[in-house]
Formats: sequence, C-alpha cells, structure tokens
Amino acid sequence: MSIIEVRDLNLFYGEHQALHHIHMDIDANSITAFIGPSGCGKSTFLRTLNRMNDMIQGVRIEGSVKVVGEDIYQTKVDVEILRKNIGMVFQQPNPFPKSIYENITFGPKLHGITDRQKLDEIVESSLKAAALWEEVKDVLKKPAYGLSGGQQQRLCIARALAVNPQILLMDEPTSALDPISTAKIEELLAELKETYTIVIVTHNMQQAARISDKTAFFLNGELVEFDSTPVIFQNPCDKRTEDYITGRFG
Ligand SMILES: Nc1ncnc2c1ncn2[C@@H]1O[C@H](COP(=O)(O)OP(=O)(O)OP(=O)(O)O)[C@@H](O)[C@H]1O
Repeated sequence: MSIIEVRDLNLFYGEHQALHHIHMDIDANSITAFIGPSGCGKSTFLRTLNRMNDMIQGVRIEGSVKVVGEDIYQTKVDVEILRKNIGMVFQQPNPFPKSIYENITFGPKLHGITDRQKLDEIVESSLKAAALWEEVKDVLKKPAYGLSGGQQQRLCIARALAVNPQILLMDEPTSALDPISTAKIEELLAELKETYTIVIVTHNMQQAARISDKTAFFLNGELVEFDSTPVIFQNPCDKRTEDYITGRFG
C-alpha cells in the first residue's frame, strides 16, 4: 500500500527550479532510500514530504503530495499535526539542551499530555523503540549533551517516535557517526520499518543497498529511476543510474 503519493511535483527556489515533475509512490512499512550526487535535490524533495520547505523563503511548489490520501498542501492542513505524523531526523544529532527525559516528553507535552505516568511510559517505550533504553534508563535526568553522537542520534529518533508518527524522514542520519553507531542505527531502522514508514537520504550507496527496500536515484532535480533496491543496484534500466552506482560520476 502506498502511504505517500507524489504527483507532478515541481519546486522552485525563486527562479531556480530544483525539482522537476517528480512522481513517486512510497510503500508503507518499508524503507525508501534517496541517492544521487550532491545538489541533485534529495533533501529538497525529502522536505516536501512534511512541508519543511515552507520555512524557506521564496519556495514555490506545484503538483501534489498525498499522505494517507490527503493532499498535504491544501490550506486547511494543520502543519503542526502533519509534522507530528511525519517526523524528521537530521544529519547532525540535534537534541535540545535539556535532560534525556525532557527531550522525549517535549513533543507529547506540546500535544497536551500532562499525566506523569503516561509521560514515563512514553519515555520508556520511545527509548526502547530507538534501542537506547538499556544505555540510559539510569541517567534519564542527565543532560542529553552528555551522550555520545550515536546515542544522541538514537535519542533524536526516540524523540521523533514519542509523538507516535506514521512516517519518519531521515536526512543522512548516520553521516556524522562512526561505523559502530551507524551499524546500530541501520539495525534499528530494519526493526522500525515493521511499525513505521521510513524515507532516508543517504550519500552512502552501500547503506542504501543494505537497508532499503526501494531506491530512488535523483539527478539535476529529476527522478531518474525508482525501483526495488536490488534492481537499482544490480540491473538498473537507465544508463545514468548505472553510471552513478558504478562510480562513474558523483
Ligand atoms: N534554501 C535554499 N535556497 C536556494 N537554493 C537551494 C536551497 N536549498 C537547496 N537549494 C538548491 O537546490 C538544489 C538541490 O539542493 P538539495 O540540498 O536538495 O540537494 P541534495 O541532493 O540534498 O544535496 P546534498 O547531497 O549536497 O545534500 C541545489 O541546486 C541547491 O543549491
């Protein structure tokens, strides 16, 4: 089942068109990877999926993005609720300068949950889902900044999960991490896709090949090819995809 349906999407930064006629269906409970050379529009496209580009001045969007059948660019859409349903994790771990506990409860509190026991439960379940609970359960009141980079990134994943999203967007979530932390996050994503739909931008083609079900190859703002990951890496249709994945450019 497609949870995200993108139709004829164009995006302009002022005069510059950064995305051209993108058409894509993203399957629920799967991992979809976006690959392509620097500047091809991967992050821009990822941000269109929860309207993060709204925050950038001069952006204009044409076409439609439907999430669970609803066009997210309709004016009646509540962007706060949209972003609760479609969480985001960035390249640099960005915990709040607060305790581990408060990082997780921030979102649920914002959405009206005040009961202490309920908040405790959310903290435990989110940290467990992000494979961080065992490492931090005795230091929940300590500052999040005291954690390692890999732990901070799992905390950011836990923070996104705490508001019970359906979709998790990840923009190069492991590129600032060491190989062991990266492997932990990759393992975690394989578990999370049972419950969530994951869309990930990665510069690391091995990572895309290891963890994703489908891969999209972008070039100059166009979606060149989108198919199951084994097809993209072993038997792509487009010469440009083949050239890129075999390292001929990019
Ligand atoms: N805030 C912005 N204002 C103007 N132009 C932008 C902005 N963000 C991105 N662009 C331009 O849009 C195009 C796509 O950029 P984008 O960051 O989406 O590519 P990317 O594939 O994610 O690149 P990278 O892999 O380097 O992160 C580039 O030409 C870039 O210069």
